[in-house]
Formats: sequence, structure tokens, C-alpha cells
Amino acid sequence: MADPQAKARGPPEPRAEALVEPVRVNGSAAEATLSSAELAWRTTGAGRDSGGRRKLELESDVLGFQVEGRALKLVTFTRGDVTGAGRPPSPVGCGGGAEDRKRGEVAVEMESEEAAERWGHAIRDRFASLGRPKRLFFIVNPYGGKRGGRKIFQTEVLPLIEAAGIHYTMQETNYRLHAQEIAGSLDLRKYDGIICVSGDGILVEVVNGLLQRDDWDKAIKVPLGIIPAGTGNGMVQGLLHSAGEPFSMSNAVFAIIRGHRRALDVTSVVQGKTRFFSVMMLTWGLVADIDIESEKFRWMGSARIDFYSLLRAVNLRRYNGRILFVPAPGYEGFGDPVEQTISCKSNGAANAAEGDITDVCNNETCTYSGPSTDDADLEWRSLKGPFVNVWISNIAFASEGVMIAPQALCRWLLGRSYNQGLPMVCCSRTLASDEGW
Ligand SMILES: Nc1ncnc2c1ncn2[C@@H]1O[C@H](COP(=O)(O)OP(=O)(O)OP(=O)(O)O)[C@@H](O)[C@H]1O
Repeated sequence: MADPQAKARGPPEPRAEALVEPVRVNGSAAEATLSSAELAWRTTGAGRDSGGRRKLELESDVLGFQVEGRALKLVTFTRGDVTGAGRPPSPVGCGGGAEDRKRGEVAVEMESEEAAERWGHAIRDRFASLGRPKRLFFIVNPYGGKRGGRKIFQTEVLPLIEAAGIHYTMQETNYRLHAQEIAGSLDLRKYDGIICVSGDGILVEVVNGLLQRDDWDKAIKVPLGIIPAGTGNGMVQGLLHSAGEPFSMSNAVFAIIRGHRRALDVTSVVQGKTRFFSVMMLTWGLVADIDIESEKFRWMGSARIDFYSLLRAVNLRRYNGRILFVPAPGYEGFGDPVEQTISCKSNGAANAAEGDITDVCNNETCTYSGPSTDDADLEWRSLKGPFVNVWISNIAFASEGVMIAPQALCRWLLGRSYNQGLPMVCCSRTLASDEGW
């Protein structure tokens, strides 16, 4: 989940005492230990696996659990078999590869109901300390990608969410900007996060809806998540990549269940009299044209982008314009110096170098008015077109298969002309007018 607030997990919890009990695991007698990090057991009876130690990492192997009388039933989600019911278990310490996770169950029968309750409490506390959500609000776009959002929610998301014991509310979007309206009026006190089952567009609508609220400063701290059901899905790919997880639907859902978070910058964009907020990328020229003009091929799913890119690549257009930017350290040599003072302060847009100053923020609809920056000492530079493509990216991936800015938190990718290649320019945070929460 992308959480604009979370910069770090905070200081580690004090270590709780490990619980040790004689139990039966999947019917076999064993001695089990529950620490704050793992549930481990060693079978004690006679048998093929007697004495073998197995373990489940609570953070990364367990979807959820239930206490039923003396039984503690854990739903596992692991790479490889740790239950002992199927293939021989992996020895302790051997992690799984990139294979997909599979669901399993480990039934731990305790000696008393009190013991089962005690262990249940300990696991619940551990999940809470990890920031696992308990109540989520899902926004499902039935129209995004190949129009599979509803099915993805029912078949891929719900089974895992229910196994994790998470309460949820789901609302489908009925029209363009509906997600923005929903986020603008949702009672956020009821939820630990808003999850979009959609393409990247709905996530951006949600961010805009949150920032248009009167309580935007609290609203924007609500964790947001995304399940890939769109055309590009670059945000999910970027988030999973940064967590070291391969791209898959189940990994995206599990990352949300585990409470994985990272902060995300928000870019404030002013165009004429309109202000909006972006968390992913801004494009002008080739990529924007491909995105917009390929709409008529939406039935192709992700392939529409590849197909239309080819069509446009053989017929490149050029765009005249000038880009003003503040280079990041080490990139000061890019572009040409700008003489005029450019203000990027408070409410307004980055004003044109020629000096047009327009206050474009409409306070009725734009409660968050963008970051305030003191740009008095900033050394602005400029690049003059014509451009084939201008691509400003806040994330590493444009889509599942397209890594455009490997180290992106903020990168500028500028295609000045077809023959000059694509120089990459690292911009300063203030250039993108962003603010990290
Ligand atoms: N019921 C609906 N009917 C038509 N459009 C809708 C509906 N619900 C949402 N939308 C619009 O669908 C667009 C695409 O949404 P989404 O980002 O989920 O999918 P996508 O296929 O990845 O599209 P894109 O590549 O344009 O981001 C958004 O602009 C959204 O406002």
C-alpha cells in the first residue's frame, strides 16, 4: 500500500516473551513456540518427519487465522509447502524462489481453549504492530483495462481478504471522476485504507478527491492501495518491485494485507485555471498522445499501448515549447541558464519565464493549494524544443513491462528529438512542486 505518511516503521516493539506449548500440528504431536516473529514447531512423536523443525514467519507466511475452541487455524500463503501435508518441507532458513504463493492451512491443536485464546491474542497483537489493516474500502472500476475489475475483485481479491479476516466495503465506479467524488466524501474514520481495483487512473482520482476535502491534511494520510485491473498498472509494478516481490495479482493483494507501505510524493499541476494532483507521471507529446488516442482500442487491453506506440513511432510529431527546471545536484550542466526570477510559490503555477503571474487556485474546489516553496535561491535552467516527448515520472515503471526510471522518486525523461536519444535529467523536488508527507 502506498501510504503518504509512512516514512519509517518507527522503533521496534519490545520483544514479547515467547510462548511454548505441547500441541498437535495437523494431527502430529509437536512442541510449538510462538515468538513475535514466527510460529515454529518440532514434531515429537515417532514418524518420518519426527524431530524436523518447521516454521511460519508471521509477517510473510500467514494470511490470517481463527481460534475455534482448542484449535488455532492458520491460513498460510507461502512459496513451497511448510504445512508438512504435501511435499517434504523446506529446511529452516531456505527461502522460496520467485514461484507464486499458494494457500494452505496449518491446524494447531492446543491443550486448552485458554491456551488457544492466548496464542490468538499474541498473533493479533503482532499483526497490529505490523500495521495490518482491519477495515478496507474498495473502489472497483468495472470499466478499466479489459473491463475485468469486477471479476478480479470477486475471484482474486475477496478470497484473500476474507481469509485475512479483513472487513470491507466495496463500491463500483459508474462514470468518469466517480472515484474522485467517492474519495471526496467518504467517512474516512471507518477505514484503515482505500484500495482501488483499477488502473492507475482511479488511484489518481482518489488522491485528487482526498486533496479537495476540507480535511485534506488528515485525509491524505489514509493509506491507499491498488490491485492491477487496468491497462498499464505501473504503480503496482513499481510498489511490488520496491518490495522485492514479482508482479502478480496475489502478491499485490498480499502486500496490502501485510500492511506494506511507502511514502509517495504528490505533484501539483496547474493548467490554465485548473489545478490537479499527480502521483505518477506527467507526459507531453508522444506518450500522452498514445495514451489518449489509443482509447478507441481499449478492447485490446494492455496491447493497445504497444500497438498504438508502433503506429505513432513511424509518424512522429514534434512539439514546440520550453521546459524550465531546477536540476538536482550533479545535473547542473543540463539545459541553459534562465535569467528571470521564476516564482513557484504557494498558490500559483510555476510562472512563465516571461513573467505572466496568474493566481489559478480556485478555493471552492481546491482546498489543498499546493506546496509552498521558497525558490529565491533556486537556479532554474531551461530546455528548448521542439520535443518529441516529455516524460516526468515519479515512479519507476510506466506499466508492468516498462521500467522508465529505475531509481525514480523524481526523474525527468526528455526526448528532445528522435535522433538525439533520450537524455535523463534528475530534477529537484521543488521543480515538480511536490511535497513528501
Ligand atoms: N463505469 C465507468 N464507465 C466509464 N468510465 C469509467 C467508469 N468508471 C471509471 N471510469 C473511468 O475509466 C478510466 C480508466 O480507469 P482506470 O485507470 O481504472 O483504467 P485503465 O484501463 O488503466 O485506464 P487508463 O490507462 O486510462 O488509466 C478513468 O478515467 C475513470 O474515470
